[in-house]
Amino acid sequence: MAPDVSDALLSVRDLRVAFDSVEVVRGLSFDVRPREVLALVGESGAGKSLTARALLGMLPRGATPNGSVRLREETGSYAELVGAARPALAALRGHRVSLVPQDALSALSPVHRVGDQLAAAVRSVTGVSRREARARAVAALDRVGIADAVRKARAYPHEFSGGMRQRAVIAMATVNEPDLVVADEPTTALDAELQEQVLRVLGEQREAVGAALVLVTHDLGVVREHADRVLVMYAGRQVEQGPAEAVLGRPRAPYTAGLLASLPPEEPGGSRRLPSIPGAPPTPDALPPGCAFAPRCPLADDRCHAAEPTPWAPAEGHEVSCHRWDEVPYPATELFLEQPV
Ligand SMILES: Nc1ncnc2c1ncn2[C@@H]1O[C@H](COP(=O)(O)OP(=O)(O)OP(=O)(O)O)[C@@H](O)[C@H]1O
Repeated sequence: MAPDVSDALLSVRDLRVAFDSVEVVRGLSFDVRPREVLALVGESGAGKSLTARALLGMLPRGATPNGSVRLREETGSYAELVGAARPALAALRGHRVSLVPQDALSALSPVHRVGDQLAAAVRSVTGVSRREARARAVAALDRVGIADAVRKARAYPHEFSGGMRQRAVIAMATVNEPDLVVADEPTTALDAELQEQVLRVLGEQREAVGAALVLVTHDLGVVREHADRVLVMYAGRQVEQGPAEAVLGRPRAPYTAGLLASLPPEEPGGSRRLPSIPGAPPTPDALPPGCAFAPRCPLADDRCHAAEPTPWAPAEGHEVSCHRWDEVPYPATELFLEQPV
């Protein structure tokens, strides 16, 4: 039972992505409302990137999507992206939906000046003059905090520092004022200080252009600081979804609790040993029977090893897919802190 579609900018229903016949995203349903920040969270291999790419119609070769990803048009009707023709998807990208990728270098051409790349992005979706496109490019660089933007627009990407390149990529993703920005681990390659800076700039730009944001991350600390809602994924499925405050404040799924238990304590000076969830996620072609998390779950019983749980709503807008959600203690992190080291 996903949230009501009526006010959604993006509505995803039973999204599946498969390579050959192996499903790696297994039936996700969620909505993104205008201006909302939704975080997709989970360990490596959970299917976050492929889900994000499906929202942009940018799945890699060999990936087959199924289900429904609908984007609201200005008229109020919805355009279906799954199965849409390539030119239709290409027309949406950069204009209504845009990507901030993991690796800023790969997003910028090394042989063109940064300002020219931004201006080309503007002219690809609007009929404005070169001069106007250029002015918008400089304004976008200025907006992301690149000092002396007129001069910097004439530089090549390799003349930028890592942090500046990431800002330029955010400028590129927001220059046409899209309705939805998808950021796929936009800070993985950066040190802690730059990570925070980039997330702040991304948040400011999102506000400035009025876009919603789907933020892919494996870090619940980032979710706590930057997201309105969160969808926790494991082995291609939804584990838990809801308002970030509710999910992080009172996680109902043991897996969410495990991710949370690995975060450093919030109180400065708070000391406790850092636990980790024992074991590793399964590979998509060798999923265990029942709940995919059961082999690593301290609460798992026979039922969990036999049948996949269906989503249950402990509160409005909060869903959990766990047979034993109402036995998860408070604070839920105790489940993992009690694990022997
Ligand atoms: N091009 C591909 N061909 C085959 N399998 C793929 C391909 N891309 C991804 N996969 C598989 O799909 C699953 C989900 O991958 P995805 O990249 O979406 O995970 P993720 O949660 O984003 O992980 P990470 O944080 O490591 O990027 C993984 O098991 C991965 O090995």
